[in-house]
Amino acid sequence: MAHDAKPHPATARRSPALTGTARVPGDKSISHRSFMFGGLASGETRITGLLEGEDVMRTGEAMKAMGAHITKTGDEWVIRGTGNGALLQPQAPLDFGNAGTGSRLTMGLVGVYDMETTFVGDASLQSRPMARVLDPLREMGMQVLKSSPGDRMPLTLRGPKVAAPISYRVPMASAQVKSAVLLAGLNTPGVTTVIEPVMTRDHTEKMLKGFGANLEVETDSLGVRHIRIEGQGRLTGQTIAVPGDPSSAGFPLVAALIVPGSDITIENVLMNPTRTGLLLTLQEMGGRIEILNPRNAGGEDVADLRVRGSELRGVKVPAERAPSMIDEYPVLAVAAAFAEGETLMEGLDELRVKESDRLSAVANGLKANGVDCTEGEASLSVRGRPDGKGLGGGTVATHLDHRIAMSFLVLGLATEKPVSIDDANMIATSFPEFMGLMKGLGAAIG
Ligand SMILES: O=C(O)C1=C[C@@H](OP(=O)(O)O)[C@@H](O)[C@H](O)C1
Ligand SMILES: C=C(OP(=O)(O)O)C(=O)O
Repeated sequence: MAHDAKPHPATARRSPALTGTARVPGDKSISHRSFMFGGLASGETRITGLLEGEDVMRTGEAMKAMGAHITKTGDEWVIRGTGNGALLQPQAPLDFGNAGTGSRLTMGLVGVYDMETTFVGDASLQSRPMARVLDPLREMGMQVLKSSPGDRMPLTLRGPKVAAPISYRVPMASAQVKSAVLLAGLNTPGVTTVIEPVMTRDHTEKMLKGFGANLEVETDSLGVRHIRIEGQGRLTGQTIAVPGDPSSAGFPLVAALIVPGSDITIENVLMNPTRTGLLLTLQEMGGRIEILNPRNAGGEDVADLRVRGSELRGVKVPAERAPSMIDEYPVLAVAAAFAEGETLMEGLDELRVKESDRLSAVANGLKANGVDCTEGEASLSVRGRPDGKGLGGGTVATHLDHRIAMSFLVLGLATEKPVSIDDANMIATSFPEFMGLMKGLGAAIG
């Protein structure tokens, strides 16, 4: 388990042009949901392309602990679900490791079952706010029997005999909160409504519909989404091909943009419009990214991305774009370190409650490597140095955060001096193949 392992430092050095073709692992959001919905549904769910990162594997373990059967044959994961409303009380605490998505969505899923469930995680997960999902679940009748101060993990939930449907307006842009309430709605008689003023990734809505849930989405004249789910319907097992994770693709993508002369192709990347903010921003910065062979696969848009070394220029990234690239700001900040002029990113409040306080982790990592930047309350501005001269030479504190670790290894591929990180272990939570994939493209990381 990464969070129990000894720290494993790593270093990246200025690299020759990156070349070749690669496939990043399956999308993390879709992978978590495939295990959860498959574990809940009647019949069999077959999954290919699943992300076998630690976060997702823990969701699989949790579903097994509540009665799902999960096996792997060749490249295919096969789940025999518990059937609707038939989750069992787990005999031991569910350990979600580093995973916000796995833990928060599972709280929604089981919080309204008439049983007790205990959630534990690593030091990063224990520091993250859980009130955002516990509050609406309390309104539905759930009790929090035990928690650490401020509604933090470890915590024990107890569901009601019969849950009450609610109408809930999500107060922050969070797909995890939206999803937790919708999943609680699955085991609640009547119609549960989630009102989403700012659209976030829509995998829960799309996939629940695909599994046969009675769910409808209406967007009103102000652009506010009203998502209604009827409880206690039937979910039926599905066949799912998980597309490549655009958040993981961001690392080789930015690496190829900043290493002069690079020319790489990343195949089969999810292009769901709720996830493409980084691509758009990098294109606005002058990044040479071609979207090749756009197609639809299993209800999702996917494409291959050809990326070439580029002369980037700073841009202003509007706050409204944040939900479509929320996990990509650390690596965008790395691209900005090599752009001509200033890149200003706004609307970053949610970055403070990820695996680490990403806003300060990024600013501190950039400063430790000579990059000129300013951290605001909810903004970051970076003034780049296109030739990378004078940059690098620092060691970055990753704070148990996989995206901080990968982003700063990418930084070191184009800085004059090497960049080190204090611990590469957490990379395994979302992108176990990262080191091998980057080295295969020619990156000097070790
Ligand atoms: O629903 C999901 O799969 C996710 C939602 C986002 O979190 P928030 O809902 O906290 O923004 C994102 O950061 C996370 O990596 C995955
Ligand atoms: C925020 C992330 O994940 P989670 O919230 O699932 O821990 C992430 O992967 O960047």
